[in-house]
Amino acid sequence: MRKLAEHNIPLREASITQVHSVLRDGNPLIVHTSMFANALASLANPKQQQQWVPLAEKNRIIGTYAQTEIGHGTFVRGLETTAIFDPETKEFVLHSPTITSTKWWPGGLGKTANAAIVMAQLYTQGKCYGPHPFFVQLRDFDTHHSLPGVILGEIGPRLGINSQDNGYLRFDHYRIPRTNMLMRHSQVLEDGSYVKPIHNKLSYGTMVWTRVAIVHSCSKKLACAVTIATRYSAVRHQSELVPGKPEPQILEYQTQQYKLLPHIASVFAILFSASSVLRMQRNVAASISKGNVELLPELHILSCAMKALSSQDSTQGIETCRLACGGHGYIASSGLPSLYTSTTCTITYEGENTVLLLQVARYLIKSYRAGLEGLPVLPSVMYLTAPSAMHQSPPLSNQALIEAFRISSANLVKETESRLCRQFNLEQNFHYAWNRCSVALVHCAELHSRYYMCEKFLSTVESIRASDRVRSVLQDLCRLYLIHHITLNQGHFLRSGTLSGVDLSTLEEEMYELLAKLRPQAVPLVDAFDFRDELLGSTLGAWDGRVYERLYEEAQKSPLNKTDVSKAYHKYLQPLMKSNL
Ligand SMILES: CC/C=C\C/C=C\C/C=C\C/C=C\C/C=C\C/C=C\C=C\C(=O)SCCNC(=O)CCNC(=O)[C@H](O)C(C)(C)COP(=O)(O)OP(=O)(O)OC[C@H]1O[C@@H](n2cnc3c(N)ncnc32)[C@H](O)[C@@H]1OP(=O)(O)O
Ligand SMILES: Cc1cc2nc3c(=O)[nH]c(=O)nc-3n(C[C@H](O)[C@H](O)[C@H](O)COP(=O)(O)OP(=O)(O)OC[C@H]3O[C@@H](n4cnc5c(N)ncnc54)[C@H](O)[C@@H]3O)c2cc1C
Repeated sequence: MRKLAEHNIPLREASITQVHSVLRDGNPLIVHTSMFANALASLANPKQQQQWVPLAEKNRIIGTYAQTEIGHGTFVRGLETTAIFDPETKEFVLHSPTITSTKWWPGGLGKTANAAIVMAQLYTQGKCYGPHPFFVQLRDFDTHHSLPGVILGEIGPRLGINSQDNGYLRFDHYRIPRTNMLMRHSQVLEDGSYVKPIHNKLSYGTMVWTRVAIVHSCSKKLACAVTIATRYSAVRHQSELVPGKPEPQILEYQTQQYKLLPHIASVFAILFSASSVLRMQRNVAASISKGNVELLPELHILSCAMKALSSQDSTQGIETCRLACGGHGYIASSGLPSLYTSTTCTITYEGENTVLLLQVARYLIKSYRAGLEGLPVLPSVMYLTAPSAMHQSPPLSNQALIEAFRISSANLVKETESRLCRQFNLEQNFHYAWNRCSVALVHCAELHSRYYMCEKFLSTVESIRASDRVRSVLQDLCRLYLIHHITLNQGHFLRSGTLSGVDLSTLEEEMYELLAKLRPQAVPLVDAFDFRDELLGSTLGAWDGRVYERLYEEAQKSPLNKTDVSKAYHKYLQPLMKSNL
């Protein structure tokens, strides 16, 4: 909003594309206000925070988070930028030794940021201590010119979020004070000696924080898309449901209900999981400040699992909403294309989903093996070796479905661990064996994550304080969500023996009944998200439903419509038409 204000564009008069460029196509300050701010809050010591936080809050410092290099994004331990401590001058010398060490992608790095948190391999007294964060000024705070020894630029157009700059950065033996190393968790003393952290992954803390933030953000973006597509589906009349009868709202078609209602449910599923992970993150952050890192692995794994699932679910849901709007879903003024392009990148950034799911799988296998040996395991994975309680719940009840997820997930981990053992016996190398099982390992991680999200949805709905009417609708949405994801994962439930073919047919029948039952709630549910038209930025999803008038009005704003005959006619078409005379 601030960006629109800066251009003196009253929100109500902003064109859809102007709104998108701030809200969706990339906000050049998003990394400054999110990752850079969190890095200072979680990785800098109090003295450093006192020095830099006030300047960042006043936007005197505009920062970014510069970790990814053109040669390495996923493999953080493989980063090549070096920070070598010089005991003579008590400085770190930052350098980009290779083309592949060029920092590449950071949001705002190209033209907006004048500082960065740079992740670089720390060397002192001839030894490498791995990637560590450093506060680095990149541009003159008054002229904004790049500083000597700092080479900056913009990486070029992308699939989306093109109204923010993503940049590249190279260092040429660039010197920074020793005290620019973020020293909350580890330090290099004046004599060059290294003081190690209480956990060697604490320097990854900002990534974990951002993954948790992305989960919540994905629920909001999916909520925008289902609002647009559902309202449009209530306005759009098309075809004949009954020959000779008036064209119905497309929301009357069961296939349209199937496209939209499970994703409305998904908004709540992601939101409830986001709240749960956020609570855990706050608890773990408080524990770390007291020196207790016991639950850090749980937070790491849960943030990986939920970031992977929410980014994938919201991206797929937004694309389904776009397709559900036919041709008008493809037009920019619908808001759906920019929602898609600004959400699909969440699958890639902040930890590419496959890689994060493999982190989850590593934890599942490790915890399963620990459980077999009677060793303690952390709460979220205790179920892996716990006895099944399938038959204590009424058949096909919500609790029985959650039990089915739990047992099927445990069963898949057990099967995959056996496969890993067999592969190890063949290969006699754990890492080769791991790679030969990694597709199955990702499936384990996905099912475990889905089980978590389903369980959170049900437990939240069962405990939520709401009117009977609201509770009843949420219960129907939750039931639809559970059944929908069971039908999408039928094989796991058949293989674990938790559900039979007859059970699945019964559940499918119930799902179709739920679609019809929830149809009248569809528009009230998305209206309850209460997005202002200006923020939704959609000709299809506006509150007043004047879709066709808005499409037409928005088209008038196109520069091409300023004249009846475009300049291109005289320059290109006319010569072409005359050339054949
Ligand atoms: C562009 C923005 C436009 C629009 C925004 C729209 C929506 C979003 C809006 C709001 C959301 C909020 C903020 C968004 C703002 C910015 C986002 C935009 C830009 C994106 C920024 C970035 O992408 S920053 C760079 C991100 N990069 C990564 O995430 C790299 C991924 N890789 C890794 O994290 C690591 O390499 C790895 C975890 C995969 C492996 O680490 P490694 O050191 O190799 O460890 P392993 O050997 O695998 O494991 C050893 C043990 O360590 C444990 N471990 C690993 N990591 C952690 C951790 N973080 N915490 C705790 N423990 C950890 C691991 O489990 C192993 O433990 P064992 O016990 O098994 O040994
Ligand atoms: C819009 C956007 C904004 C970004 N902003 C920032 C930013 O502000 N700061 C920043 O530092 N970075 C940023 N990034 C970079 C982002 O963090 C990386 O792109 C991301 O971490 C993925 O790494 P990569 O690009 O090297 O992909 P790679 O890891 O090379 O992935 C390519 C393929 O290799 C596979 N792969 C990689 N490792 C493994 C493995 N161990 N096992 C199995 N498969 C594997 C992946 O699954 C994937 O299919 C941004 C990226 C985007 C798209």
